Amino acid sequence: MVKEYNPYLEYVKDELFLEGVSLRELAEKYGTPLYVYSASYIRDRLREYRESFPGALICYAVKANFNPHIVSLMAGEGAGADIVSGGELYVALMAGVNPSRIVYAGVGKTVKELVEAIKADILMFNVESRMELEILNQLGEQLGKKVRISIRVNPHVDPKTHPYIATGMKKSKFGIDIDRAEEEYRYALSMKNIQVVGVHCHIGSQILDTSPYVEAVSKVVDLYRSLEDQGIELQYLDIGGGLGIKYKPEDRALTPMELSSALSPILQKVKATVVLEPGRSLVGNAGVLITQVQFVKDKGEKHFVIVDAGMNDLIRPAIYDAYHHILPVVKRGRPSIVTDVVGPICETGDFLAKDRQLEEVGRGDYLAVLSAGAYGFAMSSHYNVRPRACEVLVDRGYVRVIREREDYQYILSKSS
Ligand SMILES: Cc1ncc(COP(=O)(O)O)c(C=O)c1O
Ligand SMILES: N[C@@H](CCCC[NH3+])C(=O)O
Repeated sequence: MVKEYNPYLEYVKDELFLEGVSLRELAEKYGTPLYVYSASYIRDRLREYRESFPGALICYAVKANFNPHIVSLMAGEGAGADIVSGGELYVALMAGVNPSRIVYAGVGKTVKELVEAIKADILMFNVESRMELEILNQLGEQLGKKVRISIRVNPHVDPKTHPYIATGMKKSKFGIDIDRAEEEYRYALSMKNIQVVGVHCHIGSQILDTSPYVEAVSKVVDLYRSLEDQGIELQYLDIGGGLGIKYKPEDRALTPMELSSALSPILQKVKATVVLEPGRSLVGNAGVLITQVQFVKDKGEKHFVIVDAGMNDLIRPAIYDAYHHILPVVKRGRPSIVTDVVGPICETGDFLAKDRQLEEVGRGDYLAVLSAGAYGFAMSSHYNVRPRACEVLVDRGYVRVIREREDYQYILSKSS
């Protein structure tokens, strides 16, 4: 069953290994909480995207996991980057992503960020408002550049995911309403320092079904063709990211091949280069979070396993009530119990699992929290003055620390 999450994850004699490396040994050596990622898994997923969408530009969504070594691994495999901040641009460039493969979305880009990206000569800005378009035109003039843009359209499609990660619905802050897009294209075309190159949409994240994509991409292709009829030719059709992964044992990930098959009748109608922006589906199940049991507490009505990873390390359960599968790093064959797995933070929302059936554990045991490679470390914080975790990359038996564990001095280093 563990292999369904990641084929490189397996129990060998009751001990959990990732790409041939014992997770118990890594935890003993580097301490916990510890993020461990599998490089081969990431390469395999990228290959799957390339094979499913030949000729497409795959721009890894850096927000899912911004570790420069991870981004560099993607760049080495030819991926571009989807960024949403100046910080992500900095990471992408530092990691060796070719600027001609960087796309930049986000509703609130600052002038500083826009200037940095114009100077870097990225492929295109996915513009989310008329005001952003105007500012970009002004900055282009000041910098003596023509700025390449796509319009991020909001196609009003329900992606059937958690409401906090649905981005293409009528009331969401993202993009420009698709009904008003043609007007915005005409406006953009009238601007001296803007070069219109594409159209973009991203309807949400952790989507497990092709139908919202079919609905959204059909609307976007209708727009593309209508613009084409008016003599406006777009070179890029960016359909965003969002493919869902396996979190619960009963989940089935949406594969790039399934998406490609569902979209191919629609995409056949366009000459533009397809752009994809996957994040979670490339790194989510590449990673596990290893945590150590501190205490076990039985309150009669409720049983708690208290571990050293908190909501500051993995916030997804707290903010989305997200499910992450949890396994013992060493199976001891004890009877199972029903328990909450909670962290040390002073918040009732600080939990990793609720009412979870788990093999009974004791102080010092290690647990592996699965599907933690995306939006795990990337969303971690210093809450309660907790140094952020160490990150390790395993690659065909080799182990590399790709981010050292922080300490208290590091947290306070800007507070002198
Ligand atoms: C514009 C944009 N592109 C791509 C992504 C990546 O999404 P996912 O990690 O679900 O593939 C996101 C995040 O939802 C996003 O906001
Ligand atoms: N942070 C979210 C995904 C957000 C996607 C960003 N648009 C998650 O953990 O699922």
